Amino acid sequence: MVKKRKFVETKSLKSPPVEVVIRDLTTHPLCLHGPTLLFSSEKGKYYSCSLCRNKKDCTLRIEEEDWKKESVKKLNEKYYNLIPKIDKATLWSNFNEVKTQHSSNRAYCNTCQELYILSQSKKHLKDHRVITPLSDEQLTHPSSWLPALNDDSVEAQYLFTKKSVSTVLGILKNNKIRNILCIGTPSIHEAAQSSQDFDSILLDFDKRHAQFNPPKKFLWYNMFNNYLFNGNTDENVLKNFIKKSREGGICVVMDPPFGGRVEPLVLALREMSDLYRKIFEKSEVETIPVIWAFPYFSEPYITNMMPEIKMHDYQVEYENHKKFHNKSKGGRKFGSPVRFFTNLPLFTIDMSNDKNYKLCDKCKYWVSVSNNHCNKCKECTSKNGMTYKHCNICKRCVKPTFFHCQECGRCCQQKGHECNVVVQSQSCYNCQEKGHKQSDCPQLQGRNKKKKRIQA
Ligand SMILES: C[S@@+](CC[C@H](N)C(=O)[O-])C[C@H]1O[C@@H](n2cnc3c(N)ncnc32)[C@H](O)[C@@H]1O
Ligand SMILES: [Zn+2]
Ligand SMILES: [Zn+2]
Ligand SMILES: [Zn+2]
Ligand SMILES: [Zn+2]
Ligand SMILES: [Zn+2]
Ligand SMILES: [Zn+2]
Repeated sequence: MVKKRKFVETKSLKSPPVEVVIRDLTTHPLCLHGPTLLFSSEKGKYYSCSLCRNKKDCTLRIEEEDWKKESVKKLNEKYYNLIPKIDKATLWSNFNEVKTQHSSNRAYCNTCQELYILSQSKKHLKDHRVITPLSDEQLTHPSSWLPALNDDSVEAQYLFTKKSVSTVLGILKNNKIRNILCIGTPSIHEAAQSSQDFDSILLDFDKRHAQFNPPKKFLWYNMFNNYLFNGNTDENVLKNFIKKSREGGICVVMDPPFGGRVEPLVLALREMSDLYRKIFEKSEVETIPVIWAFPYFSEPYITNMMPEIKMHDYQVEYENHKKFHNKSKGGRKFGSPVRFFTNLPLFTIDMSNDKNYKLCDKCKYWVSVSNNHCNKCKECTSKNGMTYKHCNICKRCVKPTFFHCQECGRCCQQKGHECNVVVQSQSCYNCQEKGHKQSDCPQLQGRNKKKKRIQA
């Protein structure tokens, strides 16, 4: 007799799954953050903000059916004029004026988000948070002292440690790449700008960077809809930067907010790749070189949509994220969950001077010392920093906290295991549906790579 499975509600599953429909966004309604995304839920399809994960921050929502109405389209046209732009030339000339001053006369008001000459402005009142003096080094490395915007539902700014920055630059050097398209990676941009070996351009939603960069070095950008706020002017800057990389190669280095959805990021990478191919007349299949920092548990989503991208075992460390520090510094027990996903050869991520890594002579790239090469799976199987063990019945490696349950006929999390209970939060990695795992996902049987569901 086949036993019926019970489903257990868990607190961690906040809302039913919502799917992002991946397609060209140019015909979509606009909000203040550029073109919206089309979401599909059990209740139907609707357009909503690409950027604000907390819908209170951007309330626009248009049902798919309503978008066919002329009156709704007309109403949405106002956004053409409402979407903000920045006057980068003025900001840059302000920067140069401030720079002529002695460091003690340079100031940044965090309340007004403004760089200014201390002796020339009275508008920054006592209760404003003013940062002064500002050294030359600080002017060229604003991300090291600008207060981080830690709103996890918008910017989610977490900075790489110096070691992570130098690991990225090392990978690029090993690949003989000199030009970096920094998407949401100001610390890589700043390191590249002060190095002889690299050139870079920063694409970020944090427009404070426009106050510290020449107009051609910072593009105000939303990576969730691949939208440049300053329009054609900045599109040309981007094209010219890519064109210039004919000599010295190019790589996207991107570090999106961790709660961000994979589908729109993949779409942005595909559109970037289209541009790259058009400029260099490359083959249809070629994806722009990329190093993408993202949590290891996103691996199934990323590699399903972009099989050319592989996850490396290096644990990316962050300065201001307690949990994402190295374990030796009292962070998360098994280190940072963030990894690099890349289409560059994995062996070019050289960890030879870090004792936390070893060279796997079978995989032929550096892996965490705690990762074991499984001769049955034919790979170093750990994803999360623990040493995985092979289950001969499931024919795969599993976390050490799993055991093979005869009753359930598969490996299950040991803690709190109840036979034949499928915990909702442990539902399929790919489609979030209850009752099956990713390996049995019906969506992946007939692999529709363009349209996927991911965690809500
Ligand atoms: C997790 S932090 C990465 C910072 C990086 N580790 C560094 O050290 O330079 C996320 C970055 O993406 C930017 N960001 C957040 N949402 C964005 C969006 N929708 N489009 C572009 N950039 C965004 C943030 O301002 C921030 O710089
Ligand atoms: Zn919006
Ligand atoms: Zn002020
Ligand atoms: Zn191996
Ligand atoms: Zn194995
Ligand atoms: Zn098993
Ligand atoms: Zn069981």
